[in-house]
Amino acid sequence: MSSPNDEAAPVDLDALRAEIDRLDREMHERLMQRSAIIERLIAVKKTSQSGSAFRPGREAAMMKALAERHSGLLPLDTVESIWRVIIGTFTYVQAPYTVHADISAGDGPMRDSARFHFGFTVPYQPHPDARAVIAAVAGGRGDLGIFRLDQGASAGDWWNGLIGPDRPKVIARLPFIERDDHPAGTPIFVISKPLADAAMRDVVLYAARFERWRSEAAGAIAGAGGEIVCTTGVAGQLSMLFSVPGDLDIQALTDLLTQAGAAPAEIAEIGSHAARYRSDRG
Ligand SMILES: C=C(O[C@@H]1C=C(C(=O)O)C=C[C@H]1O)C(=O)O
Repeated sequence: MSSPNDEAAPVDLDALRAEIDRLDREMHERLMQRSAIIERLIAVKKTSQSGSAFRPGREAAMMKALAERHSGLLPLDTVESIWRVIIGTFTYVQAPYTVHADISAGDGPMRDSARFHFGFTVPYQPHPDARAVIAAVAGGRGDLGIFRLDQGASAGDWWNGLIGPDRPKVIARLPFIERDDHPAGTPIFVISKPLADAAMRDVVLYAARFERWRSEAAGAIAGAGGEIVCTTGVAGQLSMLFSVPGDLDIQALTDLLTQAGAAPAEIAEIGSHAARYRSDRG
């Protein structure tokens, strides 16, 4: 239907709107076709045994491909959020899950991140601190937990709850497409129960304690391509969460730190994720 303002070119406008209606029907049809594949995916991935359908490496690769092929007027923010909702929701349809969020540094950014990356169909459950989130994920079947990386020393060494073979582990770092001015750009870690064969190991995360720290050790981590994520003092020791590339094994890492004058008193892997990806095309 035409409105009074449209009268300059009614025929063209009707034709354009007909084209938009056709594209909308087609997009909806394609989404329904996409959902029809889910039952076969559940069977192939044996999702009902593991209780979890997440394939974080596949998701990272899909989001990178999306950013690389995107062009035109539609903002990357918009396509990224649409695909995050599609992927998060399709994963939910394969095996329902809740996103548990640590809101100790505020609910707003966590809720924005959860909604941007997982959509509104997936339930969002706020918790007062990291310990409660880790307990909820450990006690659930295929649930996820989210924490912000920039928590500051006052949050304590919350990552200790991830140490141990059966404890939840970091499976992703979000956003997958990093850029300045990202609309939900708070850097977050996603945890789940260990994903036996589905974990991505481009970047591996370690929790370590040091009786003595040296700036040379920070240089050694950076020199190896790693990153110190959070540090806090605990009982006279320095407790640290840091990442290094996955091809550096724990022995080589320990040797590297020891040579730099900071032999770890304890060191344990607490998860891993896909290589970070930055796009400046936002
Ligand atoms: C569909 C899959 O499962 C999940 C959902 C995806 C999607 O909807 O595209 C992608 C990765 C998985 O986290 C899959 O494994 O391919």
